[in-house]
Amino acid sequence: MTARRIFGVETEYGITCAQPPAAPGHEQQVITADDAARYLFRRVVALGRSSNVFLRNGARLYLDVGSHPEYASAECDDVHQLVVNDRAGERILDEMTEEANGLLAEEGIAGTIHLFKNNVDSAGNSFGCHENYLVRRRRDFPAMGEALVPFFITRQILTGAGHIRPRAGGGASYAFSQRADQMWDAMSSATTRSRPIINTRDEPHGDAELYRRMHVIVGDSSVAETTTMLKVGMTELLLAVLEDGVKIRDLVLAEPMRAIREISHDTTATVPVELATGRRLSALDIQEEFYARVRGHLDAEGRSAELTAVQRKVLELWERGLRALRTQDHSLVETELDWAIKGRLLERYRAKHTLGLDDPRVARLSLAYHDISAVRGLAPSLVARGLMARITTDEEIADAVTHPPASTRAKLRGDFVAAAQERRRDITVDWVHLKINDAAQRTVVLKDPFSPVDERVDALMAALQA
Ligand SMILES: Nc1ncnc2c1ncn2[C@@H]1O[C@H](COP(=O)(O)OP(=O)(O)OP(=O)(O)O)[C@@H](O)[C@H]1O
Ligand SMILES: [Mg+2]
Repeated sequence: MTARRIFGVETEYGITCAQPPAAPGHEQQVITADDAARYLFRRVVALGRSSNVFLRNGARLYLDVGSHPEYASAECDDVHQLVVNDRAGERILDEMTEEANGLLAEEGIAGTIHLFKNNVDSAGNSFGCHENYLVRRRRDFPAMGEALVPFFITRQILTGAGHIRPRAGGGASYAFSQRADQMWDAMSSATTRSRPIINTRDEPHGDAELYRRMHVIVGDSSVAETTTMLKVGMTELLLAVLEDGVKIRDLVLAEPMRAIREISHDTTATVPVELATGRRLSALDIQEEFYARVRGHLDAEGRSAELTAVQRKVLELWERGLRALRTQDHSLVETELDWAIKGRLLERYRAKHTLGLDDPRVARLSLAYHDISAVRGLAPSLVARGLMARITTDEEIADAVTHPPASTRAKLRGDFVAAAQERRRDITVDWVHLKINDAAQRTVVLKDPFSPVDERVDALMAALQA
């Protein structure tokens, strides 16, 4: 075990409505992405008058005006639990999509709404998958940033979702990450260039004297459970090592924002980038360093034997992913890492039909990889054919759709929301507050994200059920 840590993942989904061409002489109602999102949230809004709600599983579901549906998982304290909760979010949104498609059909509108767990739409707009990690305030966070920025910039060679990138002069090439190019755009105008990759939010959603919430916006959304597991798990282990006081300062990049793009575009992962020290190392070299230092510290402290099963899986996949790149034998991770799973799928399809990477049919297949639909998406059939690994069960996911993680503050919130729904009581909830909207306006502030029990909440629940 490493020190307990809270984490949660926010996923923004891409949304579109595919419509057949209108029959000659017939008008057809066009469903824009905004319209589709409104159909998606119609029942949520009808139930709670708002498109920003907390669910009985502790998560937050919301839609900002004219933007992407977002699901923010409840607070988790274990990587396996987080993967389950992230998948539960997909199921919830998939059910909402099916319902919205039913509404379209009822209204006689031809079209099918699709939700994509990816990071860029057909118009080139980018949307995110943000990771949140609780960090202890007493640690020197800026110093940790010296390790974290190069870590996040190079992590994409393992956890990138794979991206078909149009080339300027025509054609296309495969890149590790969908998000890397967008980060450049988002950041080239910012003054502190590395800041937007990770930041500590003003709202730690907890006791501000003890904790910070590290907000990471640089990652790709992950489809394969094993990729989500690695993305969050390797970060958790690095944070544990840094919080132990280990300093990693010699891997600072000379130009992080340039490196993030170059690394994404170099699928050999071996082209060097420049470090602040003047040394030149590849993304693969840098990740091997991070792996060796994390592993080395845990071994030296005698802690490796105490790691949880999922933490051991994370270390094993981290090492194997690096070996796959070093040996250029992608078969080592071809069922576990998104860029490899998707890359292989696209290669097979192209070979069979003799298509270029820039062919629209290849783009459609690539998009279908991210479609969260249980019927239209590719993931279920890839799993069934042994081409995509899983670490969760359908039962675990079904349970997490309606039940909060039992070991964190999410338990208090989820149970409170469930009780209010059953009693039809009006409440207001956010990450730290639980409030009954009646004359007494009773409110409880939950500053400890680790605690699943609280006597004040017991009293509040009693008041709710009275
Ligand atoms: N103390 C905490 N430390 C780390 N993560 C937390 C903590 N409390 C909550 N979280 C996680 O942080 C995420 C917050 O999601 P939310 O979308 O509300 O984020 P935000 O960044 O505050 O808001 P917005 O997306 O509106 O900018 C959730 O996934 C939640 O589980
Ligand atoms: Mg958010």
